[in-house]
Amino acid sequence: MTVDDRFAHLNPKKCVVVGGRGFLGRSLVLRLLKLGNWIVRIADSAQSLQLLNSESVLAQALSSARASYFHIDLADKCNVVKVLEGSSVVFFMDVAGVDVNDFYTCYRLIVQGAKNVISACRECRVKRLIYNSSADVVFDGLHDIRNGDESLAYPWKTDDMLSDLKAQAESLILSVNDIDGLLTCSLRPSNVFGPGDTEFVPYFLKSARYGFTKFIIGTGDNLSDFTFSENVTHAHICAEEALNFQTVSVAGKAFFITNDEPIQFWEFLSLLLEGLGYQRPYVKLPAKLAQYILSVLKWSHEKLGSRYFSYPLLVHFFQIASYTRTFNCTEAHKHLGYSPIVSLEEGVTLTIESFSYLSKDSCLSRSFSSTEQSKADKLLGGGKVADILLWRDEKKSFTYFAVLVLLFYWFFLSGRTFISSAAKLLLLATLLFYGHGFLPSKLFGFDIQRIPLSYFEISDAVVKDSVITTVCLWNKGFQIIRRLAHGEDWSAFFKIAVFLYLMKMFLSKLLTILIGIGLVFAFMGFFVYEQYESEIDGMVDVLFTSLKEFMIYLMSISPVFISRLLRYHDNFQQYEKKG
Ligand SMILES: NC(=O)c1ccc[n+]([C@@H]2O[C@H](COP(=O)([O-])OP(=O)(O)OC[C@H]3O[C@@H](n4cnc5c(N)ncnc54)[C@H](O)[C@@H]3O)[C@@H](O)[C@H]2O)c1
Repeated sequence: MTVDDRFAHLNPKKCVVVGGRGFLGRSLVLRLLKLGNWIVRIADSAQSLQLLNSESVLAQALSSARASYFHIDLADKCNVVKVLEGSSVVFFMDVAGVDVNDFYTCYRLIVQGAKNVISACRECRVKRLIYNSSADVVFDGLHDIRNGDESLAYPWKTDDMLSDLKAQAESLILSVNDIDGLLTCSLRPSNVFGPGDTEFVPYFLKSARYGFTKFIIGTGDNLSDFTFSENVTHAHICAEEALNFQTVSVAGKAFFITNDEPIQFWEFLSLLLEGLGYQRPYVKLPAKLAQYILSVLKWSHEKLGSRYFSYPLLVHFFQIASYTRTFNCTEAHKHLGYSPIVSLEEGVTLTIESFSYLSKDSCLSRSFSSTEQSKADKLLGGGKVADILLWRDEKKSFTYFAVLVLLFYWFFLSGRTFISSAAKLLLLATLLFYGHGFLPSKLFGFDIQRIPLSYFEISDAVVKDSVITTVCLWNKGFQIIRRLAHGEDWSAFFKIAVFLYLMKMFLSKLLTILIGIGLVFAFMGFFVYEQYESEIDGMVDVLFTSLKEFMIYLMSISPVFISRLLRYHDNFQQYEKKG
């Protein structure tokens, strides 16, 4: 690898950003390049660099060799050494988004990865290593943290495997401070958010689309500290300078980084959700109930190894959403010279802007664009019936609804027989038409429209088609009846007999209720489904997935269950014989 010395006269510092294409890595690279006195090596796992349209600063830096890209695998030390050679500073952003169900991979990347970075730094005589840790490393998932400072110890026990591994990586990095001329420190940002976020915002937006963010877990009073991504990257640059000039108070230490504006977790989430067009959470779910639901999910995760949701991630977000977690960053102010450069309000606005393509409105307009039909529309065939049942024209839909309700009353609720209802309806219609014929063309200032005779005419083609269809149906029916009468098809006979019997029961008892429910459902159900399509789909998805997994579980245990039952039965018989 050749060392580029074109900028030597500017005396720039050479650094490597490990994980430089991640959410925080990108933000740090951009900030370093904007500062102008850095030559930046971006190291990440992707084979090649895919630039986004918005990354013009990086594109320019790449073309002028102020930035370069290196494909690495943290698990391979030789690989890491090659990238670090010739750099004096390493910003180790670390990996995220690993499969939390796979302990071996997580350990290999987080702990072994940290060991590899440390060895490579020592081998390459790197001067400063800044590790991007997390405030989660001191959280045990059971107790609130109020204004926690750096004196907090790592929890003795935690269920959060990723935080546990990160704590191990952090302590390894801090423990090698001042060995082989390497100075180290660690930053612990709390709940990072911002444009390009791959964790927090996407997770809650996905939940919002499924309608799960309507619920507040517990009272909703718990406070949290959030950190805008640019503040985290600013803190990294402050830490590098402080390590250089105020070594004693910074080296070998960890610092909490926040926006220094604690806020109720649910208020923060509401701001984001409302900004993106979703409803703010409003249904309070007792924390105990949420915990019971989690226990069921845990059971299903352990027994069924669910691939449809990530239980550890769910627990992580449940915990950060239901406990108070605020951190004191006085140490970072004092020793790193850090203070937030973007306020919480500004950060929320920038985040909302960057995620506007995932807002409720844009999702809806995407799914209901002129080329794409809603699912309800597709189900109803997309024609006139769909227009009426989906209330596209409210007046028309209401008229149809009112007429159908009236007919329902007339035929089913009035207490008359079907024939007498039909006869009375015909009589009423005849009288109405007859009376309509006598009306003048203007009455009390209103125009009376004549109904043209053509309105009552049926075309020859329609009559022919109907007759042909009727004849076909009649013939088909007759053939079936003949076959049944001759006893040629017993299975058909049986099916028809059962069908007729069920129909008889159904007609005598349930028909009226079912037609009434059907009528209301037709005019309400499809309309509601169209409005809350993603939420309803999400709920149905979850229900079906749980049911499916439960069935698979039942099937997997049934042979064991049956063999046990048989054994008990045998034992019981032997006992009876003996006794
Ligand atoms: N996002 C947050 O809310 C938050 C909060 C506090 C701390 N952190 C920590 O900050 C770190 C970075 O977070 P992020 O949100 O930027 O993560 P991210 O997933 O956006 O980025 C991680 C980067 O690491 C790269 N990577 C994955 N495997 C690799 C490998 N084997 N070798 C080299 N690179 C590899 C990925 O390609 C990705 O670009 C994580 O350790 C995370 O725990 C994140």
